[in-house]
Amino acid sequence: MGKYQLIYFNVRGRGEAIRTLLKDNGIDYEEINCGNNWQKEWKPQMQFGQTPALRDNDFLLVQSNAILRHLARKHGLYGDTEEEAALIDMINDGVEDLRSKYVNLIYRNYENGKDEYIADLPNQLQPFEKLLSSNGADRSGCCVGTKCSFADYNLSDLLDIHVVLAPKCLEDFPILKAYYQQYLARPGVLEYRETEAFKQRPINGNGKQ
Ligand SMILES: N[C@@H](CCC(=O)N[C@@H](CSC(=S)NCCc1ccccc1)C(=O)NCC(=O)O)C(=O)O
Repeated sequence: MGKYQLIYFNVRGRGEAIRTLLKDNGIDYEEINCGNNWQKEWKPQMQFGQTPALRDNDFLLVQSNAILRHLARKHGLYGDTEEEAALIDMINDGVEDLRSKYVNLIYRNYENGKDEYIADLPNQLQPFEKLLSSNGADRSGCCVGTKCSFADYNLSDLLDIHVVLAPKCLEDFPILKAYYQQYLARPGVLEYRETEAFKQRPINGNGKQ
């Protein structure tokens, strides 16, 4: 099998959970920055005219959550039972809901919407605090069961970008805070976050965070 290729812009955005999953699990991949010739060379190749995309040999997959699920199925990151897989899907869909709100704030309403978004953030984080409190995620670092899943990389990246936007946003959520610290302490995550590639990469494409 050839190496995976991750085709995305040089931003964290919808690619960072994928990158961190690959790095933390020792899965080799090639990073392709499509920003240089996006409109003419890359956009036409993409099924929805968007990126990120994962090339798996001759297989080209777009949609960030489909990419996460594809890698999870191939690399044992989708729980141990059907129920666990369903809960992982549920949490990942909840992550997508909040990520979509965040993307809208960053790209369409930052100046006028930031204060209101941050004021409402506790309401958005509370469901995750409650979900993770039921299975010891603060100690295991896993949102479902006892093995990390693709949803952990997506949820942890979501928490990461919100801690940048609102540094105190986890102060009233001890489970989420401990879970996030567990993620940051994972050897593979720690090593990746110390690389220049990670440190120099902007969170979003418009310089807002
Ligand atoms: N549902 C998709 C969404 C993918 C997506 O929005 N990709 C953006 C980049 S990722 C992202 S979060 N972009 C932020 C919003 C944005 C959209 C379009 C241009 C610039 C910024 C993109 O390809 N933009 C270029 C284009 O559409 O021509 C997914 O989850 O992968």
